[in-house]
Amino acid sequence: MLIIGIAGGTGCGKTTVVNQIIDQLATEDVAVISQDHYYKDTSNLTLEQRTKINFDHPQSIDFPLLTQHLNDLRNNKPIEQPVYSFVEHNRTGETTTTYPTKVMIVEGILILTNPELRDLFDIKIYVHADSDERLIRRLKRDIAERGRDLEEVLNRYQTTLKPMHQQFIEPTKEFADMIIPNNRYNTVAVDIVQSIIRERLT
Ligand SMILES: Nc1ncnc2c1ncn2[C@@H]1O[C@H](COP(=O)(O)OP(=O)(O)O)[C@@H](O)[C@H]1O
Ligand SMILES: O=c1ccn([C@@H]2O[C@H](COP(=O)(O)O)[C@@H](O)[C@H]2O)c(=O)[nH]1
Repeated sequence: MLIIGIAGGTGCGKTTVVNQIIDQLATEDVAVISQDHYYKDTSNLTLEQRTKINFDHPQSIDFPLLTQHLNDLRNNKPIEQPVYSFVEHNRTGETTTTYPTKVMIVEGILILTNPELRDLFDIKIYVHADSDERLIRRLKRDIAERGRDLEEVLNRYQTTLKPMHQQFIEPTKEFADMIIPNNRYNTVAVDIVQSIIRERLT
């Protein structure tokens, strides 16, 4: 199994890049795991308490479960991925069965911060977009898709997202084998990653 890790700050375009890669490949031999599904279970907290969690700190992620799942897949065992709700800020209690595939892409803001997880990636990619671009994209997306308002997104950006990005996410660029500039859509970089995957699939 070829495992590709794709990191980068919120709004840099990780999900978009992953979708561009897999849409054009049109094969069931490539699957995706998003770090977003591995936020820790916080059912013991109220919704109000959960809205105050720092979701941009490595401690918010259940890395042992994510690492175990990737190891299971490498050992040809299917996994039950938790399903996460950004509206409830919690796991829904449902799971999605994910089967081993020839190529597995793992994407998320914090995936390169954890040494055990990092070691499982054959290729490490960091998607870069400038912080003003990322903020604009995040604002639009969170209001349209994640039930947030302007005040909440801006407040969270200033108090949490920006400092956490500088402390934990941006420094992981040094672990990347490849950096994809994504202020604009980068079809050349997507083509390169697709070529690497195609080689593995043949
Ligand atoms: N290169 C780009 N140019 C303009 N908008 C983009 C680009 N890449 C992504 N977007 C948009 O920005 C938003 C955030 O992108 P997304 O892929 O969800 O980022 P991430 O997964 O890194 O948080 C989405 O609405 C997406 O359509
Ligand atoms: O309950 C939650 C959990 C996470 N977030 C935010 O999501 C982003 C990471 O997702 P991207 O798709 O990479 O943007 C992270 O910055 C968290 O702040 C959330 O809002 N609510």
